[in-house]
Amino acid sequence: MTTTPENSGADVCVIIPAAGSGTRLGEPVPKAFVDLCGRSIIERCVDNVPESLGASIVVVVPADMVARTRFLLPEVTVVAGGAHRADSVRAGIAAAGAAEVILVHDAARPLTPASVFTCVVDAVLAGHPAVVPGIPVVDTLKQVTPDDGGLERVSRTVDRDQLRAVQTPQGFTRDALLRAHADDSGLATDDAGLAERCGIDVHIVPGDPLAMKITTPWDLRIVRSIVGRR
Ligand SMILES: Nc1ccn([C@@H]2O[C@H](COP(=O)(O)OP(=O)(O)OP(=O)(O)O)[C@@H](O)[C@H]2O)c(=O)n1
Ligand SMILES: C[C@](O)(CO)[C@H](O)COP(=O)(O)O
Repeated sequence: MTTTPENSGADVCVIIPAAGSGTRLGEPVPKAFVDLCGRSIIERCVDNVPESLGASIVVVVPADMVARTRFLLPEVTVVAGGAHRADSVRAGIAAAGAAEVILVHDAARPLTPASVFTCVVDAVLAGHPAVVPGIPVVDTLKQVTPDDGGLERVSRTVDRDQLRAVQTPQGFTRDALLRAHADDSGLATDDAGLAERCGIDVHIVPGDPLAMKITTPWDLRIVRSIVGRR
């Protein structure tokens, strides 16, 4: 029998770092609290975690938003985050209890389909300590260096067939995530990057365009138009 999150009985926790300010989005409130057609981004993100996982949820928010988030989302654990995403994830890990599988998901990806969560958990339960969803890169990618005159000069074209744009949720055994975050020096833009640094194998499962991250005003327009049509 294939082990699935539905039948494994595994203890799963989803940590949702939502403590960023959303500088690139440029809204007057922190990004996770921006309205998405009548509900905040963080509420929609929590709504979207599939019930079939039977997961506990830890939401990490700016310190001055903890009380408000507890009011909005009484069913989840809410803790204060830190200066960098990795600091916020570490605050989430401290509140995650003894879950054997931990997913780290961005609040900024509120439309991630249930199938992506399931694929990630399945792959962790199948024995992979670190699993990330990824999608092929469609643009041609150039490596550049600064050049005189303010333009950048292309030094080479990168082989895109070997590249994946990675999304969240990123899934880990408890042990792998603790090891990845044991060293809090140096920055990484995702948790899998920290795992790679400690020599933990990271595997890819298929991501989904709907798991797109709201980073810029343009992304917010796209996501609002998708939610508005539902
Ligand atoms: N100190 C931080 C920084 C980021 N995040 C979270 O990590 C996710 C991915 O980060 P990103 O999309 O870059 O969000 P921001 O840091 O808010 O964006 P920006 O860099 O534009 O300020 C988001 O859900 C964000 O809230 C966090 O919990 N704590
Ligand atoms: C974790 C992440 O969403 C995976 O793609 C991404 O690395 C976050 O990067 P950001 O620069 O903090 O938006």
